Amino acid sequence: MSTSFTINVPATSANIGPGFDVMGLSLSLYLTVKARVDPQQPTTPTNISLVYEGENSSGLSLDPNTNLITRTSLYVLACSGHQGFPHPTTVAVNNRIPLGRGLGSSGAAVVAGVLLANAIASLNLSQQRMLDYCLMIEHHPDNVAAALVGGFVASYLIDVDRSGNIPESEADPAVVQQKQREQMAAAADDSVKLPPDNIGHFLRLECSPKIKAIAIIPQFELATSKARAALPGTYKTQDVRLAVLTTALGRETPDPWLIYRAMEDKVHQPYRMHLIPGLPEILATFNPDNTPGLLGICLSGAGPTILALAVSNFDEIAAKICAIIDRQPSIDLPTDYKVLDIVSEGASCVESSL
Ligand SMILES: Nc1ncnc2c1ncn2[C@@H]1O[C@H](COP(=O)(O)OP(=O)(O)OP(=O)(O)O)[C@@H](O)[C@H]1O
Ligand SMILES: N[C@@H](CCO)C(=O)O
Repeated sequence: MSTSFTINVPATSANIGPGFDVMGLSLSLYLTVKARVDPQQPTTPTNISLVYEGENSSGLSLDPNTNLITRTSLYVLACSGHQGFPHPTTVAVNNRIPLGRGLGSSGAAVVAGVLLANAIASLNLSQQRMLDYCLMIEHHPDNVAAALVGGFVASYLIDVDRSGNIPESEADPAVVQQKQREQMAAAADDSVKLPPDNIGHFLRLECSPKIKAIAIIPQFELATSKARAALPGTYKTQDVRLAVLTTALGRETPDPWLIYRAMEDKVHQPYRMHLIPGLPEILATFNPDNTPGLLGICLSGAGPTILALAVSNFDEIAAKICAIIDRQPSIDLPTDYKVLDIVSEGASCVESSL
C-alpha cells in the first residue's frame, strides 16, 4: 500500500498599498503538489522524482536540490535529521500561479515545501513552527503568512540573524545549490541551522465577503529582488500610514472612498512605478466616482500585477485597466486578468492511502 498527500496553497497579494511587507490577501488560485510515496522505486540521495504538470512549468528546475519547493522540503527535513525524503517519492506539481508576477508564487512554493516535508516525515509541526521555516527561506512574511493561514492577514517578523544572506526564494540557483550541499553535509553532523522559534507573528483581520480581487496580470515577469532593489533605505514619517486599511476592508458594507484613500501608498509604489508601464496613469485615472464598483487599486506584491479591489463590475474594471497597459509602447502581449475570491482557508494537506 502506498500513501499520497495532496497539498494546496493559495496565491497571495502582498502589501495592499501601504502595508509593505505586512499585509497579505489569499486568493482563489492555487499551487497543487501531489506526493506519492512509492517504496518500490529505487532509492536516490534525495529520494525525490519531480514532475511538473500544467501551465507555468517551463524554465523551472526539476533538480530536487534546486527547485524551490523540494529544496525547501529538503531544508526542513535536514533540520529534523533526515538526509533526503524517508522513502522514494514522486512529487507532481501543478501550478496555476503565474511566476514572478506579484501573486506570491515563490511564497506558495516555500509553503508547499514546508507542508510537504511535514507530511512526508510526520514531523507534526505547528502552524507557527511552519511559518518559522518559511521565513528562513523567504525573509518577508506577508505572502507566506497569508498563504499559510488564509484570508486577510497582517504579519511581522522579529529581526533575526539569518547570516545576512539574501532570501533563498530570490537567490541565484547556483548559490542555492551550494547552500543545499552545505545543509545536507551539516545534517550529517547535526549542525544544520534551525530556525529560531517564533520569528514570525500574524493576525487574521476581517475582510468583507462582498469584496473580490481583480488581478490584472501584465505578460512579463518582474523578479521580487529587482523590485526590492528599487526601494530607498529611509522614509519620511508622513509616508507611513497603514492603520486605516486594517479596519476599512472589514466593514460589512465597504466604503469605497475610505478604502481607496487607505490603499494609497508612498512606501513602495512610487519607487516601482518605472518598472510597471501604465501604472502611474492607472492610479491617476480610476477612482470610486468614475468607476462604479471600484474600491481601490494598488500594485500586487512586487508587481507587475495590479490589484483592484471591487464589489461589482469586475470585468468592466479589468478591461479598462488592461487597455491602459496594452497601449504602452513597451508592452507586446495582451494583458491577462483574473477575478478572484479572497479565500479564508490557507494551505491544506490531505493524506490518502492507495
Ligand atoms: N511552483 C514553483 N516551483 C518552483 N519554483 C517556483 C515556483 N513558483 C515560484 N518559483 C520560483 O520563484 C520565482 C519567482 O519569485 P518572485 O519572488 O520573483 O515572484 P513572485 O513570488 O511570483 O512575486 P511576489 O513575491 O511579488 O508576489 C520563480 O522565478 C521561481 O524561481
Ligand atoms: N512585500 C514584498 C512582496 C513581494 O514578495 C515586496 O513588495 O517586495
